[in-house]
Amino acid sequence: MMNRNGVVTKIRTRIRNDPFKNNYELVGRELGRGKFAVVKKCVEKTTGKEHAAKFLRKRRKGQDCRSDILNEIAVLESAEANPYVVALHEVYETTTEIILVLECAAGGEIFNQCVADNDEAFTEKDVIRLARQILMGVACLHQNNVVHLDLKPQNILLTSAQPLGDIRIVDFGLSRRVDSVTEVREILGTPEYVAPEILDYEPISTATDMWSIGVLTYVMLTGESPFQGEEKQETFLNISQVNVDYSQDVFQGISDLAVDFIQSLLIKNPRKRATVEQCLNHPWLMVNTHQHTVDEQEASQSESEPESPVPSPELVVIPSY
Ligand SMILES: Cc1cnc(Nc2ccc(CC#N)cc2)nc1Nc1cc(C2CC2)[nH]n1
Repeated sequence: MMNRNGVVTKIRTRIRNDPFKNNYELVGRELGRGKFAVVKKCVEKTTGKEHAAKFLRKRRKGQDCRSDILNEIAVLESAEANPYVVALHEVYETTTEIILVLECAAGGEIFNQCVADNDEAFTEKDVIRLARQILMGVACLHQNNVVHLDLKPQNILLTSAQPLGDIRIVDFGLSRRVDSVTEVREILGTPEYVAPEILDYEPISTATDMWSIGVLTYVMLTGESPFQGEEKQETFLNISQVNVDYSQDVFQGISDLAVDFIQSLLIKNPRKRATVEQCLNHPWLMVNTHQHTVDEQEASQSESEPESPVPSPELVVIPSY
């Protein structure tokens, strides 16, 4: 099966043709909605377990996009061992849709806490822990030669909001497999979070995700979106010129190490940007964010967090489609 990257997509997951509603009950409100997808909470009848059902339309603007959906499934499968990438449970297909039954992250989008007022907003210690988890999830993707290309607060979910739980990276609808052979030049992502190379129609690479992580970290720490302008064009100009406010007004009470971490990522030249591996070794993330004793910390880390991060591939570009 060839997808738009010209890459053969082989998936392991069985695609079921029996009716989704035989096995799941839809409950409550919609969780999310995109141009070609809607996400609803559902309960598995046999186990009573909550999941999130993502209904994806196979035909979009008159084109058959089934292979793009198989790409999303293949990317989820490639990261199934990583606790910080949302888990894929089952897949169903109807004549018009493919339904991904995914792990339910009950805490919702970190976006809500990013824009919350003081007492519900993240502390710097919260952000250090969440940033480390995001990086460990992205390290797994980059190690598997995958770039997400739409990392933003709306696509980072929490297992629990209060008390603050762990993150889950979601929505691989724009993700691509990387390839050192050819280049890709296409507009992707969400304006505030896209890297300069996308606006300048330059090759997209693993460094493109690292720019978005810099924007994400800025938003989690300050509640402000560094490049947002009144109009899309102003936002694009701010990105292209890397117009970022690192003043004390915005970063009051935030450590210099945090600013240094963000500045290592919001760099126009992708080759000069920190890799996921370098970020995981940045001194800002070396702070002890556990409330427990060191012993409990070591025990909890060996259980809940993956082995020390895998080296991410050097900067690679991804194929044209
Ligand atoms: C409580 C909740 C609240 N809000 C969202 N928003 C949301 C954000 C991005 C996307 C885009 C996607 N994909 C879909 C929904 N997801 C939630 N739980 C989910 C959602 C999911 C899986 C990812 C769908 N598991 N648990």
